Amino acid sequence: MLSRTALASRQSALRRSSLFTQRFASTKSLRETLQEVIPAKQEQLKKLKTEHAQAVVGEVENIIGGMRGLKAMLWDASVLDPLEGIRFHGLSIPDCQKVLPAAPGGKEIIPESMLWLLLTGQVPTPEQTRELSRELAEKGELPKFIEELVDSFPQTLHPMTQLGMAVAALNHDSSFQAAYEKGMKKSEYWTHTLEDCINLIARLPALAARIYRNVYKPGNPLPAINKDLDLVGNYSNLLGYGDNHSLTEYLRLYIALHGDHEGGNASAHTAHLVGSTLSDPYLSYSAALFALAGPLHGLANQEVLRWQLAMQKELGDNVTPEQIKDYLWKTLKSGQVVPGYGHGVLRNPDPRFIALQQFCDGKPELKSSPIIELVNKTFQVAPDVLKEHGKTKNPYPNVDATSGCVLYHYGLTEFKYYTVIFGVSRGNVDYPDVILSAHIYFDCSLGSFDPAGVGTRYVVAIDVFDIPLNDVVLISALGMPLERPKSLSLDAIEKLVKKD
Ligand SMILES: CC(=O)SCCNC(=O)CCNC(=O)[C@H](O)C(C)(C)COP(=O)(O)OP(=O)(O)OC[C@H]1O[C@@H](n2cnc3c(N)ncnc32)[C@H](O)[C@@H]1OP(=O)(O)O
Ligand SMILES: O=C([O-])CC(=O)C(=O)O
Repeated sequence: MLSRTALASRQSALRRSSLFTQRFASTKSLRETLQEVIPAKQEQLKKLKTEHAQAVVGEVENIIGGMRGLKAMLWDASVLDPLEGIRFHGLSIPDCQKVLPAAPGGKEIIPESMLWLLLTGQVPTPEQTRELSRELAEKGELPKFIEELVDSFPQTLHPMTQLGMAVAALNHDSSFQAAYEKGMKKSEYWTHTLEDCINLIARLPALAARIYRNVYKPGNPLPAINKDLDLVGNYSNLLGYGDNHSLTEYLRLYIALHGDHEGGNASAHTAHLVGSTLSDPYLSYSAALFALAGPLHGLANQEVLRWQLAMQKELGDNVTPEQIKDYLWKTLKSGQVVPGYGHGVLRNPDPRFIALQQFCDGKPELKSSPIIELVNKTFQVAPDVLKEHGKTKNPYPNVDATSGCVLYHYGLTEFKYYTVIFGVSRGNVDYPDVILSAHIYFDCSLGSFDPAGVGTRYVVAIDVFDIPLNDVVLISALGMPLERPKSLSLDAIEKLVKKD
């Protein structure tokens, strides 16, 4: 007889396998698929609001702790479990690796298939993925004024600053903004948003590669976009690594996996907030890129490499676990964080880190690479040191602990560029979803003070909308309110706490 746990796990596997088959979409295009999916989502939302508008979904125990654990956003595409990691519409990373189409001749997930899954909740067929790749390639050229803008930046300007500025300027051609000026109806928001997102994603390889060329390889020619290649195939080609199949495959996996990490991470949340003001997708994504550019968030991948290389320089080859331990303590005692370790939500090694490590395990050249070896050795030692240090709630590696080191091994050694690749990823899969969600859904916001609570506890209810419910449904079949939570001064918090 099966134990309860084994039974539950078998049932869940069965459910998932039937989900896979149900989720394989038809021959429809992305737009046609969304035309079907969105009304069902609207209906689901409407029902939720009608039947459960007063439901309490959580409490806030303190508001000076970075809002950890506060359930305050709707985000449909992915959910992050502290122990298990991310699931995209219910699919774990290994699930996605099994079912999401790869590029012709490749094995790794491509961002186009992840984008399709995140937007529609369905697994695309290889043909649907190819069709999307082709559309992106056809729209991939940069407008002349953007090329001139990027070429005018000083080489010393950080690549992330360049990317954010150029993405913002792309809103010159925003379909959403133009339609808004003409008085578009709320029910039309999502179609213009989708057009902007597709155009933006399509242009990211040429934009990000131009920044790379200008900063690191000035004078090198940039090849034309190949209409038969997938998005990352073109990106790799434009960066000058198109002949390196392993690096191109790694970039496909990297960019597919980095796209979405539920809604509360700093970059996604920024896009969500900015998008809620009906700023167009270019501006929302540009804002998000500047959140990603911080060292506690996306810039950590650059910092990891800097840190690991400094360790390598100081300790030389054949380092022992003892030496790494001492180096970790030196970092911690100097008051710095260990980059690539810890997480705001995760309490286990990040499954994205594991997936990238597995990629390395499958490549003999990576297995024996000194920098990857150092990452592995650090992983053996760091969790115990961080546990002993006793501060971080999560002593395990996050995705940034390894992502840049593989790029470094393959010769893409300019580590100030690494967060741009992360940024391209967030654009590929996250922001379209953010913006679409923003226009499809509603938000939860801080509700009334719970007098029975302890300290600065707040009841989070889903009845606090800026606009009356019926109005939301009527005037914005696809709308959500401007995001605007309440803030409190220190004095006000003290007053609340002391009242208890
Ligand atoms: C894609 C991504 O964004 S993944 C994250 C990438 N960032 C990094 O790798 C940078 C290193 N890590 C960190 O700084 C943190 O772990 C964060 C920012 C990711 C999460 O921060 P938090 O949720 O506040 O972590 P946590 O609650 O565990 O922090 C508690 C204490 O441990 C410290 N701590 C957390 N992680 C680390 C670390 N890797 N090294 C040293 N100290 C750490 C915090 O600075 C904090 O110290 P304080 O009490 O003196 O302020
Ligand atoms: O979830 C987070 O807070 C940070 C993170 O790993 C990501 O955004 O990919």
